[in-house]
Amino acid sequence: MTDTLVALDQGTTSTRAILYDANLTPMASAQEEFAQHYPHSGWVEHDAMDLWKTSRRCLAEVLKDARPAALGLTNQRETTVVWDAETGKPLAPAIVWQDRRTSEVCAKLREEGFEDEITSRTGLLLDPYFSATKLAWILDQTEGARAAAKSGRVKFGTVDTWLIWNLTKGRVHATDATNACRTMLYNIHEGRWDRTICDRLDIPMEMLPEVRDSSGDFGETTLFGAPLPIRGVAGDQQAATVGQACFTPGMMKSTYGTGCFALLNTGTEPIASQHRLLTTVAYQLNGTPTYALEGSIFVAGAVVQWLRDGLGVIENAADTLAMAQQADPEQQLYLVPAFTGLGAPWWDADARGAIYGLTRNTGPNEFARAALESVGYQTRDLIEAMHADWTAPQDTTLRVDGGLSANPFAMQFLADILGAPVDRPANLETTALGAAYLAGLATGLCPEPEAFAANWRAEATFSPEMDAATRDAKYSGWTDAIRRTLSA
Ligand SMILES: Nc1ncnc2c1ncn2[C@@H]1O[C@H](COP(=O)(O)OP(=O)(O)O)[C@@H](O)[C@H]1O
Ligand SMILES: O=P(O)(O)OC[C@H](O)CO
Repeated sequence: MTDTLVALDQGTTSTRAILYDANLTPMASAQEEFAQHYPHSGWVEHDAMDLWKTSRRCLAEVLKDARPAALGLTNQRETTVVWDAETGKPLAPAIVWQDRRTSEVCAKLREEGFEDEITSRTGLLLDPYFSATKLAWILDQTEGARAAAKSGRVKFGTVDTWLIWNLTKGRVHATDATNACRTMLYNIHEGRWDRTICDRLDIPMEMLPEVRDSSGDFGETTLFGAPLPIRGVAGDQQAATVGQACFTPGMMKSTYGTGCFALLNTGTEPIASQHRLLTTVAYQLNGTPTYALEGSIFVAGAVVQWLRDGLGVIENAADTLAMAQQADPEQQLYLVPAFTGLGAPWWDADARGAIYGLTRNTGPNEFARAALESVGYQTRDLIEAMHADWTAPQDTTLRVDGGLSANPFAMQFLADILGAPVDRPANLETTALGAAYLAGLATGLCPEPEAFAANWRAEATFSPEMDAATRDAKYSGWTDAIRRTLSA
């Protein structure tokens, strides 16, 4: 059957492959978790071979009896891999997006006044989150790496590039614009690698991959029998934006997994944020980038994991629903989950988590409710910043996905605190869906974006029920909690 598509979603904690029919209905899937390595405080590493081996095994599993028309690839973003093109071996462990080891390098560059230069060229903030300083760190640690990179022997890639290299047995060294724009080395206005930044960080441009459209030709793999063309590539949050059919300026999606990433489509002109959001490429089709404003929150579903693994007050994430519903309405507890600092729009790496409003009656139910509410409050912070940066041509409803969006209490509170409706599709795996669609678009199996968007359906809509005075009072309490939590 060649009217099927396969998506590979290489995420932070697991790798998934999903087979779709021509209508993009999932038919089969495989998933594998892999080890997280924390060698020092603030460091997070993956074995790049684990990323490749789990990808290969998951694909092999779903491709046992299928011969899809194309493969779409999506991936955890910013995570940095450097490898020897002759041996195929990584030079060092992959440095994961969450890794903070280069915060001093970033602080030094900021003192030297380089941040404005970075932001105006890349749309990003100067932060260890992005690939550039991670790549410089690996080059600094490995003797001879810079010379080998100049000669073309040593290559750099985000996870997509590393997987494409392996899938094509070293024939293709490429990425797409949505992944390139997260490296802090890519000029989003010119659509190419930025020489000024590469020179400043002493990164040989010879080691950087070719940047292509998100839907197009990335070679083919012959590792699973008949040749399988790779025709779609996008970073996972951008793929979810595509999977949620946010193709019109003003449309927005928010994905609630471990963290939360909200992307607002702003059209074909990049909008420079005045409120510490990121300007990012949402997708690039036929050589034209469409941009988004992005807000990244590091702790969303992870606060629920903390209730389970840190506090031990729940057994399963879903337990939070009944507990939050039973929480004492008289108590107003605020939980600011700054476990690893605060992301957008605060970008405070030194802030740490805090709880406000404890009384003698506070128990696990109130903690569960505060944890779910923290996700809504943080989303409102992002959306306030987005509205302050840019006026959308029309109002659209926020589309949500990701594991935590399954929780109706959290989604109702989100609608209440935003004072705006929230739409949730039936298929919460929008990331893989977006990757499959990009591949299907390139092969002609899937319709153009307008027709794909017309087929998008909400399975549930959450409408605001909270009165304005309560909403304002609650949000003002949160704003106060944030003010008291910020480190400076
Ligand atoms: N019913 C639920 N209620 C609250 N949180 C949930 C629920 N189901 C899953 N989660 C949270 O969602 C996260 C998993 O979502 P997922 O999209 O699989 O994340 P990731 O791709 O980042 O691993 C976990 O942090 C988990 O705690
Ligand atoms: O792998 P996820 O779903 O946690 O997403 C990670 C993001 O791409 C990081 O920017």
